[in-house]
Amino acid sequence: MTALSHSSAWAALARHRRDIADTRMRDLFAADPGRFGAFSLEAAGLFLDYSKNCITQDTVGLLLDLARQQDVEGACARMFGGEPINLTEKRAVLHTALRNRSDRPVTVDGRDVMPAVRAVLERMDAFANSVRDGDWRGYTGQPITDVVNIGIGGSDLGPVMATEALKPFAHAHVALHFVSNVDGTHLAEQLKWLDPETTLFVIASKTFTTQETLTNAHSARRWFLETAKDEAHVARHFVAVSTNEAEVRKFGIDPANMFGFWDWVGGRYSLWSAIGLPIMIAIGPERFAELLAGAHAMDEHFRTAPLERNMPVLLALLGVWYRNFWDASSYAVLPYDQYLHRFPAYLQQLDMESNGKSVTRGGEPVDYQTGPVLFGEPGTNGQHAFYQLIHQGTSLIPCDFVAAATTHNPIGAEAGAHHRILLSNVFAQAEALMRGKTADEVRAEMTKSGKLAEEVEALVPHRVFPGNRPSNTILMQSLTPATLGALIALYEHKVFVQGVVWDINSFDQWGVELGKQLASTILPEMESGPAEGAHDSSTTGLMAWWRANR
Ligand SMILES: O=P(O)(O)OC[C@H]1O[C@@H](O)[C@@H](O)[C@@H](O)[C@@H]1O
Repeated sequence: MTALSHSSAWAALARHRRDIADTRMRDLFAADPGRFGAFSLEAAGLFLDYSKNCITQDTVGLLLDLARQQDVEGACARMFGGEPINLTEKRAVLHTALRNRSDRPVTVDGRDVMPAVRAVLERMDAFANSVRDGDWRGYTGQPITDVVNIGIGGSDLGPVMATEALKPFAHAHVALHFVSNVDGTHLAEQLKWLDPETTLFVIASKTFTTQETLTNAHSARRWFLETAKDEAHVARHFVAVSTNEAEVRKFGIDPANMFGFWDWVGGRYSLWSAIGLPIMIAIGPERFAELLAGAHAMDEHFRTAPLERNMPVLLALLGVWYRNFWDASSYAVLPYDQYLHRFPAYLQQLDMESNGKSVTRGGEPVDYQTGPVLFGEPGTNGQHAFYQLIHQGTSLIPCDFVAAATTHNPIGAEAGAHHRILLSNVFAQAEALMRGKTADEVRAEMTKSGKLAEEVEALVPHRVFPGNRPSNTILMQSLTPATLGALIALYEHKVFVQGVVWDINSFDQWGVELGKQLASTILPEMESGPAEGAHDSSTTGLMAWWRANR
């Protein structure tokens, strides 16, 4: 048995779970008019209502005991303090330094990293401005009209998500494009409409060895040179974002056109670094600084607020509650904001790559569940697709609803009509999940509409909603760079706290390696076929089928 599953806080929660098995949220609301006030809080421009959870004050108390037992506060101090908490890679975890707007130094191995962080930001500012202002010219003297970011995973998802989310702030006459997939279709479809004379490529890769990114980057260069002819022109059209100067040089990009970052920035935590360059080109350095400031505000809240008033801690503990004590294997994030349409995809990497682990930090197998499957779609689309299962399926799927009080597009017959409809749907969904609909309520409703008793009884079981399905609602006044920064940081810290509770390393990702390794074995075998016995019959058969059918 692991220390966690053996611990007193864990056992107390398991007991409490049995005690409240028959407690219904709708009764808790009826009994306590102050429930909303008691289970909600505001931080860094975000408002969290967590009252629609299967919890009482006792539950929260026991979850906080678990957080204390697992030393969440100590772990938080160690992360912000630059200790090498990513044990398997012997690295500090300091994405918070990238958005540190205070004068506090941040030291790694005794050295303050802030001067280097600021220096890269200044170079990014100058470069982004020169592209936005049309001062950075292509090889024929024309300003840049299109920027293509080539990267994958953390070198893609954060920039795409934030660039989409902050579209209302993108005033420059520069269009952003993102290519990640090694499927040639992705690059080909993006390049179709672009002019090499006015296109700038940002090659984004922490390691600068990622197969997909390098393959796409080489093809982009070939496409560019078909028109530009002269290798010397590459310098005006290709810049790199990486920690690996030697590989950048090898690719043929002058280090003068490289924006660096550091091994203490994890890929999925890197949008605050030079990886955010496309975001900065889209929204400008001032707005990018607001994004950093919003995240910093959430960092300060996380670092200093007591656990019981700490938004990331509470969200994390609620996740643990359902994952480990209610057997909830998945979890939905449902942004009611079209601009956040890539937010669930971004969170999938953040959460599932961080906490999809099954050994403890000490290398012991866990005997409890860790990270859930995360999915989501922007509202209201999800309602007409998979919400059926959330309302009436056999699994418990906790949901986070995310919405802004105001819209950037107040359209409709009356100004803002669309937005009122959108928000009424968020509030209604959370209420419906919590309340459900009892058999008696179904009967009463149907009888009122004049249906025959027999017909009613046949339909009752189909029309009952079990309810008691949990959700959090996260609101902000408006989706801005600052509130987006706070929102992302909220989830980053949530994932961190869960990793601490589960005693896993949230900052490595060995699970992506095996597939990479096998693909590099299979690639040279594609044409000739593998040596006999090199693979199982399925893998060999699939390769043979491909050779016969291509
Ligand atoms: O930024 P690079 O080094 O190209 O890595 C891109 C992505 O690669 C994957 O294998 C993962 O490890 C991700 O965490 C990472 O974001």
